[in-house]
Amino acid sequence: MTRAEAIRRHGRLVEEIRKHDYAYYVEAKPLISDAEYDALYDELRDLERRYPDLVTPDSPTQRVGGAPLPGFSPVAHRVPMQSLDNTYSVAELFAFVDRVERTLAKETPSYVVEPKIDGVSISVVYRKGAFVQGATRGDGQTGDDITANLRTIRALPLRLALRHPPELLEVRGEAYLPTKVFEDLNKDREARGEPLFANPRNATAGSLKQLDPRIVAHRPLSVIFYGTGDPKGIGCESQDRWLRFLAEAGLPSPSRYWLCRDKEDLAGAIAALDDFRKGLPYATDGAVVKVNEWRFYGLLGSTAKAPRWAIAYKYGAERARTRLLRVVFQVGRTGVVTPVAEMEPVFLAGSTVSRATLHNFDEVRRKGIKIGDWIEIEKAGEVIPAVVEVDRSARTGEEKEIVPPEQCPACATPLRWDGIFLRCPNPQCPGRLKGLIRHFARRNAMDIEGLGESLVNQLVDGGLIRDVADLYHLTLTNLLPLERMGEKSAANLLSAIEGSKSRGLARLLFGLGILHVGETAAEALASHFGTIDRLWNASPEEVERIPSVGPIIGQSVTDYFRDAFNRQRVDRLRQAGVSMKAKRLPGERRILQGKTFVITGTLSKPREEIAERIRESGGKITESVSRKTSFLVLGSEPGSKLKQARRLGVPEISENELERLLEGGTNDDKTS
Ligand SMILES: NC(=O)c1ccc[n+]([C@@H]2O[C@H](COP(=O)([O-])OP(=O)(O)OC[C@H]3O[C@@H](n4cnc5c(N)ncnc54)[C@H](O)[C@@H]3O)[C@@H](O)[C@H]2O)c1
Ligand SMILES: [Zn+2]
Repeated sequence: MTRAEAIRRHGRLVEEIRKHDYAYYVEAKPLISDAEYDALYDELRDLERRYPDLVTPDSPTQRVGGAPLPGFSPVAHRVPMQSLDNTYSVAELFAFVDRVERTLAKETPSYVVEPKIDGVSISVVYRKGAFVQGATRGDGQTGDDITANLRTIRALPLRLALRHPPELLEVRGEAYLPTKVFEDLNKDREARGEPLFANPRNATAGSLKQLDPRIVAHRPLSVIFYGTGDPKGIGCESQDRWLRFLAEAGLPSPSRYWLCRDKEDLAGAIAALDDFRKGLPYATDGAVVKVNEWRFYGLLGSTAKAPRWAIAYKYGAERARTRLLRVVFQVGRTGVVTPVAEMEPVFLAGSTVSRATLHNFDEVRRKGIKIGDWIEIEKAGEVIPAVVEVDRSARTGEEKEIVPPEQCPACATPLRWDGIFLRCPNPQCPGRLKGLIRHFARRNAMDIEGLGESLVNQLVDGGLIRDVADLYHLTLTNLLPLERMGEKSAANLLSAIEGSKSRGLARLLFGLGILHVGETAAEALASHFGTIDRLWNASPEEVERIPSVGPIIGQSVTDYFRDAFNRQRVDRLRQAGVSMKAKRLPGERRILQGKTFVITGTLSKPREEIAERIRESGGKITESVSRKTSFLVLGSEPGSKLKQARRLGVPEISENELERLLEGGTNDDKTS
C-alpha cells in the first residue's frame, strides 16, 4: 500500500467507524455486527501502527465511543470513564502480561479475572451512604445524568449497608437487562413488527435513553458494580478487596472472580469463566483481566482510550446444536433466492432462534447440509445466526438433499442461475419488491422509521404498494385498517415517508438497490454526477472511470438505467417529490472547506449531529483549541476550552451563527 492509499483508506475507516459509533452509542441501533465492527477497528489500529503520523486526537482509536445525549443534563466525570483494550486471542493476552511485567520490572503483580458484563457503563455516587447521582459514560469525559432512571432499578441500593459510610463514594459498573427480560422484550417487538435489539447491551442503552423514568421502570433493568472512579483515598489497595468491599456495602458485584498469579492461572480462569458465565442471569461477552494491586496503576498508566492495567478477552461467537427441520426460500431485492433453515428452536446467545441463513446453494453444497441434519449454528453479534457445521456422525440415512427450487417462491417465474446465485428475473416480483422496500427504508438509505417487515408484507400483499414510489402516495385511510396500526403510528410513518424525500442522491442511489452499488459507490456516483439525469445518460466507460466504482459497478449502473421499468420507477419517484440531486454538487467548493471547529458546552442537538453537519460542509472538528482553530462553537455551560479560545483570540460563535454559516451566510470575514 502506498502512503497515499494509506491516507485514503485511513480517512474512509475513520468515517465509517464514526458512523457506526454514532449508530451504536447514541442511537443504540447498530448497523453492523460487533465482529464486523471490531474488524474495521483492528484495521484502523494496524494502519495507525504502520503510519503513526496519521493518528489524530479525534481518531476512534484515541477516544471512547459515545456522546452525551440531548435531553439529559451533562455530568462531568471526576476521573474519565475509559474503555478497555480487547483481544480474541490468548497469545495477545499473554503479550499483555509480558508488557505489564516488563513495565513493573522488579515488582510482581497478581491479576483478577472478572466476567465482562454486556451492559452499559455507569457511574454512581453515594454521599454519606445515600445514592445521589448516576451517570452514563458518554464520551468518557462527560456523560448523561440518569439519576431518575437509575432510581427505578430495584437492585440499586439507595443506601449503602455500611455503619460508617464515607463522605463520598463513586462506584462504577454496568446497567444491564437480564437475559430473560431481553428475550421477552425482543419477542414482544417482533410481534409488533418493531425492529429487534441486536443484543442486550443495545436494549439496555435504548432503555436508559428514555427520558421518561416511568418507561424505564417497565423494563426491569439491573446493575452490577466492579470499579471505582478514583482509587485514591478510599482505603482499599487491590481489586479483589474492592470486590469484597462492594459486596459488604450491599452493592451487587460479580458473584465469582478469579485471583491469578501467572499465565497458567489466567488461562485456567478464562476457561473456567467461559463455563461459569453460561449460568449467569446476564449476558457476558468476555473476561476482564485486571492487575490486582492498585498501587501499580499509576505506573502502568493509560492510553487516551483505555487503561494499560486491564484488558478484555472476548470469547468467540456462541454456538448451539439443533436440528434442521426444513428449508424455505426467500427472495431478496435483487431477486437472489436465499435458502433459509428452519430449525428446532434453540437458545443461543441470549435468545431463542428458529431460523438461520444458509447464505447460498454453493455454501449448502460445500458444507453438505441436508434436511434432518444435526447442525451447529453461530451468532456473532447479529440477530440472524448462520449454520456453520453439520454433524455427519449423527446421520441416520433419512436426511434429504436441499434441492434448489425451479420457480420463484413469490411469483412462480422460472429462476435463473447467475454464478453461485439463483435469481428471480421478474422485475415486478412481489418478493423482490418487499426486499427492495425494506432496503429502501433502511437507516443508511432513505431512513423511513416504522416500516418493519410485517408492515411491508401487508402493504405489498394487500396491493397497496406495487412499487417503491407508491410509498409516497399512502394516506391515513390506507394505513389505519392495517394490523397493529394506530392513529399515532400511522401519522408517524407518513411523516417519516415525507422526510425521506430530501435525503439526497447518494442515499437514493443506495436505496434503489442497484446491483453491486453499496454506500460508498453511491456516494461516489452522486458526487461525480450531481443529478440523476446526468448519471442516467452516462456511458459505462464514463461511470467506471470514477475512483471506487470500476467496471462491474459501471456496467450494472448503466444496465439499470437502460431498463424501461427502472426508468419508470425513477420517474415516479421524481414525480412524488423525491430529491434527485446530490447534497454536494460536483466540483462545488464546500462552504466550510479549510476551517477548523471546536465545540464546547451543551447545544440544542447532540454534539455529534452538529459535528457531522460541519464535516459535511467540508469543515474539520478537533478536540482542543489551538491557534489553527477557526471558530469555537459555544454552547451553554462551556468548559475550559472557552478560556483557551479567549487566550488565543479564537472567534466564538453561537449555534445560530453556525447555522447561518452553514447556510452560506456572512461571518466569513472573521477567518483569516
Ligand atoms: N456494531 C457496531 O456498530 C459497534 C459500534 C461501536 C462499538 N461496538 C462494540 O462495542 C465495543 C466497544 O465498546 P466499548 O468501548 O464500550 O468497549 P468494550 O465493551 O469492549 O469494553 C469496555 C467496557 O466494558 C465494560 N465492562 C463490563 N464488565 C467489566 C468489568 N468487569 N470490568 C471493567 N469493565 C467492564 C465497561 O463498561 C467498559 O466501559 C467494540 O469492541 C464493538 O464490539 C459495536
Ligand atoms: Zn419472483
